Amino acid sequence: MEEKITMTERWLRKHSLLYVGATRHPFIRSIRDGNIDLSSFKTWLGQDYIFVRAFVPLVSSVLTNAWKGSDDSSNDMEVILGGMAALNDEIAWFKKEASKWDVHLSNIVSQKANQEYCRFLESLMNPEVKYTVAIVAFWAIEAVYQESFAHCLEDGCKTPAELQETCQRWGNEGSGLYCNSLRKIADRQLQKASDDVKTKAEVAFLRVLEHEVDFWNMSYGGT
Ligand SMILES: Cc1ncc(CO)c(N)n1
Repeated sequence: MEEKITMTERWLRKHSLLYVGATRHPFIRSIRDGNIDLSSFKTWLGQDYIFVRAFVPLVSSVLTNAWKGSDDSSNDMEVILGGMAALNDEIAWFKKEASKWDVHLSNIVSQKANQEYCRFLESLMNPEVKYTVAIVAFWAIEAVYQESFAHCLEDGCKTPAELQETCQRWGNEGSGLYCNSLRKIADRQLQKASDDVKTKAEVAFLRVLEHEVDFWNMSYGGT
């Protein structure tokens, strides 16, 4: 008998090499192994602050679409609103963390990989992009961070004490549950999607993974 698997599960298996590349990147491994170059961490911190600010309008647009959507998306709104609230917190956390590391957020210039990722986020806000495609991308964006940082919290990791809080922020259990909720929404939407929308969603999933790898590469390169 053929095994029944969800669409996201199918994609995670099909694109596992790229997924592992995004979630077990050398930048993440260096946090986990305790040999991270702190200038890389500071670069990441400043660039991710810019990214998160650009992420808010996308989440807002997905939220609007959930509200406009069909009856089975009424719970989606609450999940997405929860994500939005977390982003509000996150922006405050970035400011606090930046001052701790003596990173001046107002002087930071967005680097190429970041600009390209933000441009991709903006493209997902285009009115012709289906809710299904946007929610798949949204799930993937959150899932990569969740899995990456959870990896730095596993037993036996040598994650430096001063980076524990960062890893907790994305890698904690609640964050894992939130990602699962997003994934369920994505799979429910994909189940009723046309082949064309499914293909577009798979492409968006792949784009997210590629942008995530580029984003880690940019940070890993330092300054
Ligand atoms: C680059 C990047 N991807 C995903 C997240 C998840 O919030 C983030 N903060 N930054």
